[in-house]
Amino acid sequence: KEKIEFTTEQQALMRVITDAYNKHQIPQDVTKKLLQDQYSTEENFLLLTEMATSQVQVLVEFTKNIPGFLSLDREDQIALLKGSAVEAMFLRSAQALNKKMPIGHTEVLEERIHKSGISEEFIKPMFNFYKSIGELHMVLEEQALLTTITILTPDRPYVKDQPAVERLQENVLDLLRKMCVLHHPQEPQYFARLLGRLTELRTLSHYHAEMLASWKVNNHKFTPLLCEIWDVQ
Ligand SMILES: Cc1cc(Cl)ccc1OCc1nc2ccc(F)cc2n1[C@H](C(=O)NC1CCCCC1)C1CCCCC1
Repeated sequence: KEKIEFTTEQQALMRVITDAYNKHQIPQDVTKKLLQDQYSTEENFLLLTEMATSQVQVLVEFTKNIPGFLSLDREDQIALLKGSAVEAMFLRSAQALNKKMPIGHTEVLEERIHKSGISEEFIKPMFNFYKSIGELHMVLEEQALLTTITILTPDRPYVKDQPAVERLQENVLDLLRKMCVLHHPQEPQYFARLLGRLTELRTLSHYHAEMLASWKVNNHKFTPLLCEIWDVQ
């Protein structure tokens, strides 16, 4: 049984990222709201744009707490945020759906998402992703580190100093690898499976503009922040 040792730096990094992740949880009211009532496709689209807008603001606050992020070139910080915001949203959606809920709530939630106005062709890949995240039974620290690794992806468009981002990401990858051995000692491939989800996440996120454009509503209205992040309008 491999003895897992964390350096003092890694312990500090874990605490900072977990605290930031907890602090910047978007209010779980999206699940509560969806469970409360069945909405029209217009109301659902509005709910998505509201949730997504607040999620981007939360994401910006979260990244400020990633050690080293604010020392990156300013334009690279923007490029990393722009490049990861949609993936972070789907990751957050997956975590919201896979949260422990009273009996029958998850089924209602899934039903409401199926009927929300998202066009059928995207429902399957989206739920496949949510299921594949759910099967991992990630602990909170792993969720926080996975989100951080997604943000610190060096090969996003327009990133100039990729090595600087790589160095930050490597520290977080090292830490995640150890956390995976610690929390899933019986599954030596767990860390690799976790990183494999990032590939699925990137693929799903490629469709986000089409998913929005094909939402069954007459006019697709976005906030200025979402126009920036979502390549729409
Ligand atoms: C993230 C995303 C991007 C695109 Cl393009 C299309 C769709 C989408 O989310 C689908 C989606 N998967 C979900 C799983 C669980 C859940 F509770 C809500 C979920 N949502 C949407 C949502 O509110 N997501 C937000 C979650 C918090 C972080 C910001 C995003 C609701 C909007 C209301 C109509 C039912 C879907």
